[in-house]
Amino acid sequence: MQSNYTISEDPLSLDRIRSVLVRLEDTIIFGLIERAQFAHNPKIYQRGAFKELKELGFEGSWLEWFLKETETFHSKARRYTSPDEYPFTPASDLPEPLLAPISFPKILFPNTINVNPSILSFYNRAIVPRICRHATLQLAANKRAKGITGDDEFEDDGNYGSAATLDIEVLQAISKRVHYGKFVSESKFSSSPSSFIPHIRKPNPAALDALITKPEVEQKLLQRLRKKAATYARDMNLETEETHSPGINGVPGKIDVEGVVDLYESYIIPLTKEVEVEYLLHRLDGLTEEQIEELGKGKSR
Ligand SMILES: O=C(O)C(=O)C[C@]1(C(=O)O)C=C[C@@H](O)C=C1
Repeated sequence: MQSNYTISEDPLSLDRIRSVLVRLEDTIIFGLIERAQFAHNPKIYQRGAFKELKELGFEGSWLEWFLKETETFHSKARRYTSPDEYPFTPASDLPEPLLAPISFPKILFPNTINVNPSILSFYNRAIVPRICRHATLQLAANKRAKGITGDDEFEDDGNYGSAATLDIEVLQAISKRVHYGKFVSESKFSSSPSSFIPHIRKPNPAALDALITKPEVEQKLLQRLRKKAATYARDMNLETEETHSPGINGVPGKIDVEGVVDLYESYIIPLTKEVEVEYLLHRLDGLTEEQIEELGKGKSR
């Protein structure tokens, strides 16, 4: 939960919401750099790959088990009562919070959107293999540069606990980022309800998508992201004041910069938009004709 979220004077200010999205870019890039320090370890994403889990009666993957155990604890500490926190484990498998819920200001319209299954799927399928492959290539190039020959494959280093712990950090950051789309959507809706209402009443997802899409914001984001990822991928050398590492045998830096850009372009932004549209499609659920008419008369805030 953002500490500034409840105290902010205008929690629906689009600038404020976007500043959270910008900060989460750093969290995601650093998380990926940390994850890439370990091998891909494909076994941890495969259901049934660990007989030890089966013996416990758990049918999912190692990562799903890690998620369930971690989220069980976090759920007791009421993490998922916060409107910007969503578990990957089905809510029915998680315990109730130990403490009474905090009463958060009602900023979002009540909804049940949780796209974490999609996040988990693209992360396992496309993101981890790509960023770890980059790290493996770098390691191999490093070895060759030192004249060490031999096995270049470095798929499984046995660090299943470390890899899953870091996966969870990245997944939670991506999840928060994507579900922040609800705040973006509420902000856009409340600044001009009448533009949205007709496309919600006669559901037109394509029209809603066109209303929330801001190509110039996306372009700037991708440029900024490429710059940040390229900067964080470098090693700073204080002695020579060199601020870049040229890379080894054409494999530069600590992170696959284009992989990070592709993560946003192909997955994070499209899924955030899906959340925004889905949120809007349900934005009038349960409201009376009078309430909708009132909303449509102007700005609701
Ligand atoms: O900043 C916004 O207005 C958003 O809706 C967020 C976001 C994004 O995911 O970064 C998504 C859609 C817009 O086209 C621009 C950016």
